[in-house]
Amino acid sequence: MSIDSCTLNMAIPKIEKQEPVVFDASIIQHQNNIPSEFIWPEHEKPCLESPELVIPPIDLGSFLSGDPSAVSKAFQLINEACRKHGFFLIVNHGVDSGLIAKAHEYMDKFFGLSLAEKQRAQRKLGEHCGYTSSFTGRFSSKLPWKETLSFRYSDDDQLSNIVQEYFFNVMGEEFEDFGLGAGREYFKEFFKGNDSIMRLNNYPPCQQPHLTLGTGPHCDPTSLTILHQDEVGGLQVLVDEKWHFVRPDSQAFVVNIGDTFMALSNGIFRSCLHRAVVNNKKVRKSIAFFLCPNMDKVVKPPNNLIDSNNPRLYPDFTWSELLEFTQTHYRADMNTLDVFGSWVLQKNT
Ligand SMILES: C=C1C[C@]23C[C@H]1CC[C@H]2[C@]1(C)CCC[C@@](C)(C(=O)O)[C@H]1[C@@H]3C(=O)O
Ligand SMILES: O=C(O)CCC(=O)C(=O)O
Ligand SMILES: [Fe+2]
Repeated sequence: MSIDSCTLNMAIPKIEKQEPVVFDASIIQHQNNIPSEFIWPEHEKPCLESPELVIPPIDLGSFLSGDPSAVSKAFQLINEACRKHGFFLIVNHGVDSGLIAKAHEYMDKFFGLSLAEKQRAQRKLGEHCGYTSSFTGRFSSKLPWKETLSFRYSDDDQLSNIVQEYFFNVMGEEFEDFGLGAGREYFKEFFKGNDSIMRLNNYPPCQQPHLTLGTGPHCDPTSLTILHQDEVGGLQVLVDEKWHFVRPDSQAFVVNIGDTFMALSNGIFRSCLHRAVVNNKKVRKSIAFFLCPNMDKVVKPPNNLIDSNNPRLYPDFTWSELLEFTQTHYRADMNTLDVFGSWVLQKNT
């Protein structure tokens, strides 16, 4: 008997439609017992005493200076990191610290609004942009202890005002200033006209931080993530099968490989497994830029990465298919790329 007919023949219990729990950061951060929807299963509960990962940051300044030995050192470190765990830190990146401080200031302004005000930018089900207070309504268990605001960013000339326009349209004139303005040929070409995502994460304090997670363990389905975390700390990466804190450094960006890049490199660069834990004292913020190709770009590795010893690991796909998969079929986690690969193959047969 197939699962469908079996399910159909069973007496279907009447399911009381439950109202989703409300995640109002200003209230829930003081609650002594957190709602069960936010409690993660035993094997996924965080370890808040994890060791710190000590890795040398890549100095982009000396890299850009063109000094051949600095350049080859940086290449070597990036290459090793991308093959081993898929993440590295960059310093002297040239992004003005005043601009980063301004971004954090705007985030405080937005997340400090009342829930009703923030919900003017409410993200709709199936869409990847907008405001979400946790994912109440989208998921019903293992809810993340965070609120997020995501919006599109593109380098397409025709979309140069996309961030300002978004804020003007959803939040009004007062928020127009919110936008921050601003391998080689194969990859340069690949990301031309990229349709990327900026995401602001706000993690309120939690009175039972050992029971929940700010962001569950996952690999970003996107290509490359550039993240700035504030001074509070909470980002953890899995290295050598152990969770390690990435110590916050306001001068540094954390860069990590995502699933799309892993597919693009035919598995040579590893998508980084990471998560974010919360604490009972301080609100924590992070700003993520998720580099994504143009929606219709076909994700396939360059020919020189494929031969009889290195066969294709993933089928061709477009970023729009993978994005849709994560928004309507599968909650992104550490297995997204493999599950998606099988799904694409099945869909195409
Ligand atoms: C395309 C995306 C989906 C998520 C936001 C961006 C890149 C990372 C994904 C995410 C953060 C991975 C963990 C689960 C998730 C649901 C989350 O906790 O936010 C993911 C995002 C999402 O689907 O909204
Ligand atoms: O907040 C963090 O440090 C990590 C957030 C994250 O992994 C994400 O938004 O994809
Ligand atoms: Fe992530």
